Amino acid sequence: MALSLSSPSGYPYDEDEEMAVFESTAAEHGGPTRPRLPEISVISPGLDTRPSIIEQVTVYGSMLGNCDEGNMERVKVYLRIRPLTETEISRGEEKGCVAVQNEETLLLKAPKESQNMRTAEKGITQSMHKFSFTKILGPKTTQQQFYECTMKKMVKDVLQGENRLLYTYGVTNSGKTYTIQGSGREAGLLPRALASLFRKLQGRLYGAIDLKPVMYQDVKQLDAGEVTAEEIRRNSLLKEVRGNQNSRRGGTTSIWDSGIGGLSSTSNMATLLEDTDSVCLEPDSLSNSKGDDLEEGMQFSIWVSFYEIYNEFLYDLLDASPTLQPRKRVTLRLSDDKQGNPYVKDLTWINVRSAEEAWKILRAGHRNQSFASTVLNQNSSRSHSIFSIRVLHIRPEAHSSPAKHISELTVCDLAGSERCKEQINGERMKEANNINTSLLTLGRCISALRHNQNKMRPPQVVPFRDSKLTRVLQGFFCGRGVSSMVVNINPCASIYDETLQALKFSATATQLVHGPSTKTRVAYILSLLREPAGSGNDSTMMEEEGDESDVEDGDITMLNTEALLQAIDVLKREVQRQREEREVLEANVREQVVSEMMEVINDMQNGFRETLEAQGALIEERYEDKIANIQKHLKKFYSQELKERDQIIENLFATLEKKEDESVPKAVPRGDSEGPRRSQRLMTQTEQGSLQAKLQQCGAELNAKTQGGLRSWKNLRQLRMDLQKLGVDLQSGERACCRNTGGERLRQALAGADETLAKQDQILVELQNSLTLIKADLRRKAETLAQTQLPTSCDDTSATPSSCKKRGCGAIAPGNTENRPPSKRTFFPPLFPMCTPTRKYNSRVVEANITPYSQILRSRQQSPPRSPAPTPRTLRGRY
Ligand SMILES: Nc1ncnc2c1ncn2[C@@H]1O[C@H](COP(=O)(O)OP(=O)(O)OP(=O)(O)O)[C@@H](O)[C@H]1O
Repeated sequence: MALSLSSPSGYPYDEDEEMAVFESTAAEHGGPTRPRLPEISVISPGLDTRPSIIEQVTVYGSMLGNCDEGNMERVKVYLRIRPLTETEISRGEEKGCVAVQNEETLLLKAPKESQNMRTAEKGITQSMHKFSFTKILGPKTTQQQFYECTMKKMVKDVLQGENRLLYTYGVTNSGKTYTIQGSGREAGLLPRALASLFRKLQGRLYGAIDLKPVMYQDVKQLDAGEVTAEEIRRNSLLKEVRGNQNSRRGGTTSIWDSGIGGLSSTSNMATLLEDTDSVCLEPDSLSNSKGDDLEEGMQFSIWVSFYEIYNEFLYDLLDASPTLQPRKRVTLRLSDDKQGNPYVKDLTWINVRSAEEAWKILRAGHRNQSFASTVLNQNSSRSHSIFSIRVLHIRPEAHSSPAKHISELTVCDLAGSERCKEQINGERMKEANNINTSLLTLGRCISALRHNQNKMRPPQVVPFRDSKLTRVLQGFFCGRGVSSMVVNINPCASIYDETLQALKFSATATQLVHGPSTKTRVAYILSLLREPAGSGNDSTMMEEEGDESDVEDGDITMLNTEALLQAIDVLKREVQRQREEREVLEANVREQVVSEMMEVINDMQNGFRETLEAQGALIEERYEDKIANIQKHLKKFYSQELKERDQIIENLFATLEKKEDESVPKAVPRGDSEGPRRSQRLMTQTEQGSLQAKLQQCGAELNAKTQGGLRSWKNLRQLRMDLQKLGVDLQSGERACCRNTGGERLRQALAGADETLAKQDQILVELQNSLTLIKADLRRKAETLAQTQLPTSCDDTSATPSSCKKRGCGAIAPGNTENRPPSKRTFFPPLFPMCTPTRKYNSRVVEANITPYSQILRSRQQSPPRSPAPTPRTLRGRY
């Protein structure tokens, strides 16, 4: 079986490393057709012959370029594998999934029933994972061995004035609390550290003063060098916790009344302390630990605090209740000091003078901590607990000068990550949620810090503010100190998947390097002091710094005021220089950006112009098509219309001719003295009636057709208006396109269309005129008919005057229009209201206005030849 133990490229670029870290998870989204994965995922960088991360960051990072590489150490990550408990052994738990290959390398093999194995079988991820750590400590490692490996050096560093953080991370029930505090007689890291600290400080404790507990901000003031040792001695700036706590507790006695500080054991607190286990340290653990390397003449004062973060709230674990009555716990707030560093406000700090005192305080606080029984752990921590030891470095002889320094050792026992679904209790579920969220935030912060180490990438915001835990630890990740991580794992196969996740998290932490420490900054200031004012740049400074690395151990408190003021001046000049550099850089960048933007804008302008032209052409084309279409339809429409009218007129003429033909023989001229016989006259009257009815019908038809013609006229007008509108649209489109090319053509087309319309109008007018003529002709015919009817009735001389009178023809006097026969009344005008009489028509009307007597006379003469009426054909020829 071929095992791939390092990344394929063999060189740990940042991307490479991240790929390695997230290889297993990133692959989860892949399908079965993905290329075959290597059988082992390597979940940590820096293995084998790879260059160290320091080299890598030096290549890329300007941050490292400004610092001494020697100070840039990688975060130490220790792995502790706990042995199986008796319960687990009796349950028959498997532990073969965890294999230690050597002191630094761990191999995880997914057990059959694990989720990881299921995904590995589908080819999505690997079933084996390899991790590397600073050091791996197996199940047989004793507490003492673990202490020596991890914390011994840290205690020494703290006494040297450094800040150190150690935190444990792991799945629930993996042994974190056991590692920090210990169990029974197996003291953990913290009691051992306290014992070691006090051992080293033997005879160096600043014990002459009976310090009252102080608030954190007072300690910060000390840190800032604002008070002298003498002031501490006089307790002038130390605020009694009692005073503050009285206000919070309504004047009850505080933890201090029990005299922890002085160990007077009279109150309930003292009773509480009596129950605690005593520290059991191996005799050899403190051997050789006398602080000979401590600075000459320096004295120390030790202060401790203990608090927990439970469900994202901070609680003071040393805020002991004076009574046994349960009460609501007071939450603490996080604030920022003048420098923007977060600190826990109103936190109790206790001055301790022996390891035993400190241990007892730790145990007392531990009792206040939130524990609960869960599925996996009978006594599971439900909160992150943070125990801090502050060491005040005091020069007793320096009464007037601020010769103080504070260093800190913080030990954080993180709550264990766990599966929320395994919690049946609502409260436990909420706790698990909060724990997981804060651990996730911690992971995100570490990833962001890791990302920001590479200065070639755009920096990410580190989400310290997303959880209380990351906020209180922020300083240790930002150069205030050095952090170390202990990863605890339980080798049981049943929690393999959770263990794998915890180890992946730690793999990211192993890639972190620490920022420049406080001491580096001191060295930098010292180097600036040695620089001739205002000269040199970063590189020269760093070179000199490198030459005199021994100055690194120097303490800034050793400098006198003048030197520090000088340093401030130098730093100010340096800031000014860098500001100017930045301004020049900014101006260059702006110029570059502006020129690039102009290019982009020009490109955009050209693009828009082209689009506009293309659209203009498109619109022109579209309107040309529309106009052609409209012309075509108009032509078709009018030719159709004309055809129909021709047909109508032809029919009308045909009908008229027919009627004329029918009516002529009936109006036979009466050449003899006797008129037609009565029967003949009656018949003629009947025929005339029917003829009149037909004529009326013809008139009605003509009227309807005329109305239809008028409607068409209206349609035509509407079309014309549409056309005009189209023309206007076209003009506006043309203007928008800023071009004048196709518009003229369109206008011409429109003008042509208008002309056609005008012609059509003309034709229509002519048609109307023709119709009027026809109507007049018809009217004339009707009158002729009426006249023929009149003599018939009046020629009846045999009729009695009375009968003649009855018919209204005997007593008609000329000019008596009232008694005129009904034939005089015209029936066409109502039929053709729109008609206007022509001259020809008028002449015929005049002709029609002949008196009845003249008509009678004319009817007795031979009938004149028929006036040449316009035939349909001649009419048709007119249009
Ligand atoms: N190195 C060890 N040797 C022997 N026993 C151990 C070791 N580590 C842990 N244990 C035991 O394992 C059990 C669980 O340990 P512990 O309570 O410290 O886990 P934890 O990680 O703190 O859990 P939680 O996160 O739930 O608080 C305890 O009974 C403890 O005594």
